[in-house]
Amino acid sequence: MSAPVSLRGVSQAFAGSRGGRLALDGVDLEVAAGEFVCVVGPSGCGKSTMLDLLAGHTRPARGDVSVAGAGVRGPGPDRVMVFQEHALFPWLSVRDNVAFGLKNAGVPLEERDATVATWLRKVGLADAADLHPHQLSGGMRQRAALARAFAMRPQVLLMDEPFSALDAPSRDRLHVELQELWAETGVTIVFVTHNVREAVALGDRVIVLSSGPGRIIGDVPVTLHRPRVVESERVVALSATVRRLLDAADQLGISAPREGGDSYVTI
Ligand SMILES: Nc1ncnc2c1ncn2[C@@H]1O[C@H](COP(=O)(O)OP(=O)(O)OP(=O)(O)O)[C@@H](O)[C@H]1O
Repeated sequence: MSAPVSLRGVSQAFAGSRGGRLALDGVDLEVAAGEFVCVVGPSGCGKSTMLDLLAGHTRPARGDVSVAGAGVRGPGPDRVMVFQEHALFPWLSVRDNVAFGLKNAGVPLEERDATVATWLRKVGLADAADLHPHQLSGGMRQRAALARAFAMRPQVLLMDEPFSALDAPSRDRLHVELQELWAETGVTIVFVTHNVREAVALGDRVIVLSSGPGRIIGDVPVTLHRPRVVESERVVALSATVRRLLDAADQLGISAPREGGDSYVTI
């Protein structure tokens, strides 16, 4: 139910007004099967670009992207993306939203219904199955998006700031619930956020990217007991360390660190 993820020497460029513009430069990242890795970095540093590459929505300009040892050539059911918003189809009920991917994958009706019911129960939406997205709170919408993602039994879950539009209490609850679902399923998670505390609260490791073009400037293991919450003293303390890495990179104008060089930090 989980797969390792690897980016080796990955660079990505987009056409700009004055020729090609690098969004990611020489990114090397290994994520073990079942690991929960968070990626932080300033706006525009290439976090979503990295997820798009893993999802197979785009191909790298240079380097290799692989999942479970096989090169990523396009989207696949082994990798599911969860976005900040606009994730649900407004014209479908919660139940049908969660069933959507399963139906497309040809899962028979009976099995589909059972899977949908299971995941709606796990995310606390059993009573909201017949509602439509506009009838849900932001937190409920993201719960439905999580149910839809987990119901597909992906090997890798790619999460792009999924909780950043939520109020703090909803976000805090979802942090705990996501950690529980992750522990239960063993799925590999790559979670992108610009919120350092969120990254430390959720991740086994926090990967720190420099401002664009994104390069890895830090790889911070988090060994604190789970489930963690953003307000915990230890999360706050470790977040300050990650914050300092980001600030130092900013002040030094770091844009070209290399592993082993002065600007690459492993804690
Ligand atoms: N399809 C595209 N075409 C052209 N430029 C792009 C495209 N996608 C991303 N970029 C550029 O690549 C850089 C990285 O963008 P990306 O969205 O990956 O950053 P990010 O770290 O996710 O930012 P944010 O935190 O603001 O969401 C930016 O300069 C962005 O403008």
